[in-house]
Amino acid sequence: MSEKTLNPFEIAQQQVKVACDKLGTVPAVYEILKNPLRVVEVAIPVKMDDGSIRTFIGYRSQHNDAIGPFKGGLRFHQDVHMDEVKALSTWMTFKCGVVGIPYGGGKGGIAVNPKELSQRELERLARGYARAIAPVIGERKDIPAPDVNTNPQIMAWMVDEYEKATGRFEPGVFTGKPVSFYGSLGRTEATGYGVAIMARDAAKKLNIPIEGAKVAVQGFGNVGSFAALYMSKMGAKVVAVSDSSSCIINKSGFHVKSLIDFVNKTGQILGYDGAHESLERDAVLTMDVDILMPCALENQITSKNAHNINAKIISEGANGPTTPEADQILNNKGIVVVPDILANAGGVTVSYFEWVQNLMRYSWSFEEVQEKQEKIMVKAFEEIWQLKSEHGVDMRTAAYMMSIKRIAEAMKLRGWY
Ligand SMILES: NC(=O)C1=CN([C@@H]2O[C@H](COP(=O)(O)OP(=O)(O)OC[C@H]3O[C@@H](n4cnc5c(N)ncnc54)[C@H](OP(=O)(O)O)[C@@H]3O)[C@@H](O)[C@H]2O)C=CC1
Ligand SMILES: O=C(O)CCC(=O)C(=O)O
Repeated sequence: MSEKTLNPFEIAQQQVKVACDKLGTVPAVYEILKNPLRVVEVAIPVKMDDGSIRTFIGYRSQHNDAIGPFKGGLRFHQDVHMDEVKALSTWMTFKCGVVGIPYGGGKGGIAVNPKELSQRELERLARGYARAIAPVIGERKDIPAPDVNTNPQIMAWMVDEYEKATGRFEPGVFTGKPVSFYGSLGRTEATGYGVAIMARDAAKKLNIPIEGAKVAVQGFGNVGSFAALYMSKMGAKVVAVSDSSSCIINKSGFHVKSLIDFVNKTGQILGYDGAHESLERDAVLTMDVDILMPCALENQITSKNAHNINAKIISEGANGPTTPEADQILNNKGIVVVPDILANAGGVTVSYFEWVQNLMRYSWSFEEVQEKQEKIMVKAFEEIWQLKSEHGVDMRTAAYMMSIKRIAEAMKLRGWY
């Protein structure tokens, strides 16, 4: 595959193939894992505020359910396409396998720029999508959650619509819901918290003190903002952050909480008065820092810019931010990459806790949730670090190897090969 295409699904297939070959699995394992088991495309006609009708295209990809129900987020973005959703669902299968939670992988999305919709149009679109996919999802079948440009309110609308469509009370059919509506404490923070814990543990391995470590964060949405917040709580200095329009710098370290408050009010980082300088958006990737956290979209670190990356550690908050060609360059430079399927697994881990609480009609404290999340992620990190050393591979390949082994065993026991 040429890097020119940067097709995320081809990249996901390549990552799985490399790890299957390294493990020496029988050909049937890759043969099953190379494609999602089911991909659904839906057309969603929405009545716009001016009375016109616009039809949006949505997808749900269900990659593998050998270990448990399909699980994974929903993305609302103008660039969503079928291969992107297929890639994201593939990564979900291996992410759940890495942290050992009882799910397979799924992912969905709608090709829409939600910034162009009113709140009422957004609600009608979300409800239309939930109705359209209601036949293929369910608390024990496929459980969606938030991803780019979706949030707890959207999950609540979707639960409501799904329950109307099916006539069943089933709050566990979506996770990432508002805390006051069957959500879990700690879910909003979970992905960014995990990205920070993984950066901390990688820094420990490399003897880099976290106190005073310089950090750059690409993307300042749910994942990026909490990753930055927890890094600063650990004593690191967040010196650069970006969003879809710019990159801002503070060489002595941002006051992250006040930056988050500013973004919540204005919707962007530009204009924040605690910044010393603003640069073009992608400058964030090549800053002179100890830790880089790509927390935006796929294909951000490629063969074009990997040579210029100066960080010692990359903790991937986004899914698929690094291409295989870039991975090789980073490895040759000695940069430790904590791969997406481990670094950002905190979100789905706490979604699992939310689902368990929903099924049991129970609610855990914030501290209990974070403690359980940290325990699971630290254990997975240590296992992968050990595998990496034993097999002389990078962390990404080690993570896939660990996960594929678990999924292959479940598929074997089910008699799929
Ligand atoms: N939410 C979750 O729990 C999980 C999310 N992820 C992954 O993390 C990533 C971010 O998701 P999430 O934080 O939820 O999404 P959000 O929608 O909350 O935030 C996305 C952020 O990325 C910014 N952004 C978009 N394009 C670019 C770009 N080209 N360069 C720099 N910044 C950009 C957005 O800027 P702007 O506001 O200007 O549009 C925004 O700050 C995605 O890859 C997602 O799949 C992974 C695991 C779980
Ligand atoms: O919380 C979840 O179920 C999934 C989150 C997600 O979409 C992801 O990890 O990429």
